Amino acid sequence: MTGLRVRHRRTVALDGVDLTLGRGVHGLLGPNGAGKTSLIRVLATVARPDAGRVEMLGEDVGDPRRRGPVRARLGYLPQEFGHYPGFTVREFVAYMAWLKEVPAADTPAAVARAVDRVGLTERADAKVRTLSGGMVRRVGIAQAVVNDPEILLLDEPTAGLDPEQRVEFRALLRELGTRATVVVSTHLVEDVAAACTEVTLLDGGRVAYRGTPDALSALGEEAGADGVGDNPIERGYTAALRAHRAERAHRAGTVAAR
Ligand SMILES: Nc1ncnc2c1ncn2[C@@H]1O[C@H](COP(=O)(O)OP(=O)(O)OP(=O)(O)O)[C@@H](O)[C@H]1O
Repeated sequence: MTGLRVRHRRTVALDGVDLTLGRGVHGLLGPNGAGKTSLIRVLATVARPDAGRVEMLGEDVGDPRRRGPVRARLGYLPQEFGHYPGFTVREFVAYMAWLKEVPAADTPAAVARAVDRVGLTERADAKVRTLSGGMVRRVGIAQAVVNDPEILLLDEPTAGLDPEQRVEFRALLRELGTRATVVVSTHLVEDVAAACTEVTLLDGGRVAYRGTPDALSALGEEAGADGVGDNPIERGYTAALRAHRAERAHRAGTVAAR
């Protein structure tokens, strides 16, 4: 994507973002309001940018005719995910498979596999309304992966998952990232350290940092005891944010002084 700009009324949510995302697991980090959800919604083709160009799977998704074919090859877990509480887990995931144009003959196996991947096989015939919040989140992950997407977009997938599920989910992410482009927004820096091949840190609608989790940890090591955070990657996160903010303030100062 190049020059991506998204506004919500007077708020600029994304301010000229250029990013190229290849195969692997991309962690999207950033403080509240940084623009993570706005970015994921554009990639999911549910929101349109005010400016910029987004190309996915070789298609320009600014062209409405090209969006349909791309959508069938996407998986998306929104932050607020609307499900159908009267459906069973299996019915709901099958319905999403149908929306994604998974061939009818393949659907039962695809649904069983997706439900198994999130550890819900035993609850497959339970109504979604009877599940706990964390289990509903897992149903959301199952529907996102049911079509074996080439691009998988997950907005805070680990929110509400218990520690055991989080560990399993990270393993699933690593596996999916070997074949697909996976974008995961999270507030849990440890998710990034454990599952991501690359980190993109957003701040104020701009890319503040890009690199590997190891490079971000190294930045935290450099910050040493002065850094804020309980481990190197958390210290790297705060160091990268501070450096980005200092640079922006410096630029603003330079412009003001002219
Ligand atoms: N529907 C909306 N109407 C007005 N402003 C909005 C709307 N959605 C987002 N914003 C604003 O756009 C900016 C970016 O929001 P966004 O939800 O993309 O951030 P985020 O990084 O996902 O935040 P969080 O970590 O809190 O989920 C924020 O300033 C937010 O207040």
